[in-house]
Order: sequence, then C-alpha cells, then structure tokens
Amino acid sequence: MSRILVDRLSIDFPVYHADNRTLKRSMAAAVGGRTQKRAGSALIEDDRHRVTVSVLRDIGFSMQDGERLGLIGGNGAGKTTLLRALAGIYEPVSGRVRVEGTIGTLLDTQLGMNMELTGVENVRLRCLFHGLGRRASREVLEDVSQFAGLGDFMAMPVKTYSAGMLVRLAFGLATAITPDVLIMDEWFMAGDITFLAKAEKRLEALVARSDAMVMSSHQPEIMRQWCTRLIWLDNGRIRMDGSTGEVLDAYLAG
Ligand SMILES: Nc1ncnc2c1ncn2[C@@H]1O[C@H](COP(=O)(O)OP(=O)(O)OP(=O)(O)O)[C@@H](O)[C@H]1O
Repeated sequence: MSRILVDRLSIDFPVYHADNRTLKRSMAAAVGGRTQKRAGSALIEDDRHRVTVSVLRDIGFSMQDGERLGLIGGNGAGKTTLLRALAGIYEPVSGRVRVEGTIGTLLDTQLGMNMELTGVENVRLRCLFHGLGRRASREVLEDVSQFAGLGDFMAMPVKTYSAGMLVRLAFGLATAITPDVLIMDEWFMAGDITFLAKAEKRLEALVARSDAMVMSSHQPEIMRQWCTRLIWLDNGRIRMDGSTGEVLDAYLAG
C-alpha cells in the first residue's frame, strides 16, 4: 500500500475582499470577454457573483516508502497549498488525500508554536503532545537547546525572538522527533550560513530516518540533492511527474 495517496484533489479559496469590478474586468480580459469559469483560468465567478481562486485542480499521485518527492513550479503554482493539504491543514473541495503514519511539518515557523510561552515551555509542550516520557522529553530539550544555540533566550517568551531565532527553534524542534512522513517548505533555508550548514546535517539525518518526504523549493540544486522524484506544478495542475533529473531538465528548458 502507498504511504501517500492523492486522488483527484482540488482546492479553491473564496475571495472575500477582492475589488470585484477590477477583478471582473481582469477576468473578462483573461477569458475573452466572459466572466465565467474556463479551463486554464484560476479565477472563478459563480452565478451569485462569488469569486473563488481555483488553486489546485485534479491532482493525483501516490508515493511509496523511501521516496523523496520535490514540488517545483513558478510563483503561485500551488506548491505550498499542496504541502498544506498533505499536512491536513487544508480540506479538499473535492478528491481526497490519505497519508499513512505520523506527519512532521516544516511549513511555518509559528505552526504549533505558542508565542506567549518560552522556548523551553514550547519544547515541553511538543513532547507532551507526542506522548514522550520525562526522560525522553529531557533528551529532546537538551538536543533542541544545543542545536538552536539560543542560550538564555530559551527561558524567554518566543514572541521576543527575532525571525532568525524563531527559525532556529522551530527547525530544531521540528527535527527532534522523527515522523514517518516529513513535509517541508523552503523557508528552512532562511537562516544564516552557519545555521544552514548545521541545519543541512540535521535534516539529512532526519530524512534518512523518515519513511517519505515531500518538499518544495525554487532551487534546482536543492532538488537534485534531496529528491528522488519531482512533480512540476503549473497553474494548479500537474504538468510533469518523473525522476528528478528528467523533470528538472524539462522545467529549466521550458
Ligand atoms: N488563503 C488563500 N486565499 C486566497 N488565495 C490563496 C490563498 N492561499 C494561496 N492562494 C493563492 O493560491 C495560489 C497558489 O499559492 P501557493 O502559495 O500554493 O503557491 P506556490 O507555488 O507555493 O507559490 P510560491 O512559489 O510563490 O511560494 C496563488 O495564486 C495564491 O494567491
């Protein structure tokens, strides 16, 4: 059985605060004078003049253990939305997503983090959530503190951290407990050079321990280094699905 199964997945977002007249004019231009749904157009207006963005359409693929899948595509292609759907953050409008096993996410530095609590308290809370005992929790705390290198700031509320400090703590925490399926966006590359070198080593070990990984990046070298397979997303649809070299060559050529 596949570890991840995505079947005819579609995701739309309603647009509540759009300037409807401007939007309609641009939709009319995009669809040749008709403000209606049309294949290839991401904006949809229904009969009651409600506008939605169709972000993912008819996505289907499955993944086996050991696969390292990369999502590639231009800005707004739907990579982050697909990662979030895999993580269970977004509900499909139609189709389904099935992921077997525990999921670990590196999607958002604030995801699962309580900004009012200290670094130490956030680590303890995460351990409780994962059902770890005292000893295991102590080990995780030691590991995360050492990796993040925040010193006394571990005893300060997380809301006082800089963006870089938050990345260090979030990354350390997200990589301290091994999930079956690891889902990550490219934000983790946002640290400074010394952090990146450390992060890469840690991530390598985690990826090796987890059963499957899905990540998104704009950087071809990162894809080549980390992924065994790529899906090229284009305007919310799968344009190509294949080995990393094959898809990357086509993507960079076109
Ligand atoms: N909550 C939302 N409400 C409305 N539209 C959204 C929402 N989230 C994403 N979108 C739209 O969905 C489309 C895909 O966004 P997504 O962030 O998944 O793309 P991406 O491929 O990750 O892009 P990038 O490479 O720029 O990060 C974009 O057009 C975006 O504006």
